[in-house]
Amino acid sequence: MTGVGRLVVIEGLDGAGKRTLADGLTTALGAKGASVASLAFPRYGKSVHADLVREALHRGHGDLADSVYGMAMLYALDRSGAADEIRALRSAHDVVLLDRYVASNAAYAAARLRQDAAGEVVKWVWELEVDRFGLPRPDAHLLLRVAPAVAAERAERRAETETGRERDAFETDDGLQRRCAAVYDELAASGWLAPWHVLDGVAGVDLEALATTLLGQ
Ligand SMILES: Nc1ncnc2c1ncn2[C@@H]1O[C@H](COP(=O)(O)OP(=O)(O)O)[C@@H](O)[C@H]1O
Ligand SMILES: Cc1cn([C@H]2C[C@H](O)[C@@H](COP(=O)(O)OP(=O)(O)O)O2)c(=O)[nH]c1=O
Repeated sequence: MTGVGRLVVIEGLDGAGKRTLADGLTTALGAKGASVASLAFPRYGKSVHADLVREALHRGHGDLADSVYGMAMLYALDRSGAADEIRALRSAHDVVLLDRYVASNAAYAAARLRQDAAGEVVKWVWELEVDRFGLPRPDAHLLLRVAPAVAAERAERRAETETGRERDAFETDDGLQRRCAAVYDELAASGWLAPWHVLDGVAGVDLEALATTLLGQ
């Protein structure tokens, strides 16, 4: 198989199981003869903007972490620096899996603002990242849906067992995670930026069937 170059984005709450799904899907797609590349955002350790995000989430940096538009800009700049890499991966692989992408910015920024300001920031994220930064539009989103309490429990367990995975200011904000889950549902229902497949992250995902769907799409 060559030249398909599907851009498939995995979205969901912190601790939903996105990285685990990316690993499983890589194996399932590989078993079907597809070559798969993956990239996770923020690109901690690989981009100055991502490292500034991590520092802000863990250490504050004055009021930077409180600035919804400021933080969204840093995430967007991190992705903008990866645009060429995404295009190169796409031309060399059948599927490029992205663990978080533009929709993460829309979901988290909207969840952090009052409801009457949420629509505006979602629109701004699209205009900034797609129209101005020229980031490629994905072919599909996979929304890994789990109840916020389940995601929090998984993130907590992961933080206890893995070094360097301490929970950050967003992850430990239960209200934010609940609002974020609601925004994700709205983005999926409206087909924001690309079609969305909603997956039940508790019942478990049929990886073989999902791989077939993604390659056939
Ligand atoms: N389907 C699942 N059932 C139970 N635990 C899971 C499942 N998927 C992932 N986990 C566990 O939950 C934690 C968070 O998963 P991870 O893939 O790192 O989430 P994310 O990338 O969405 O933050 C990890 O410890 C992982 O082993
Ligand atoms: C990629 C991205 C993440 N985020 C948020 C979601 C998470 O709460 C936080 C960190 O991302 P996360 O995926 O949790 O990184 P890691 O699991 O490696 O710590 O940033 C945005 O608000 N906008 C974005 O564009």
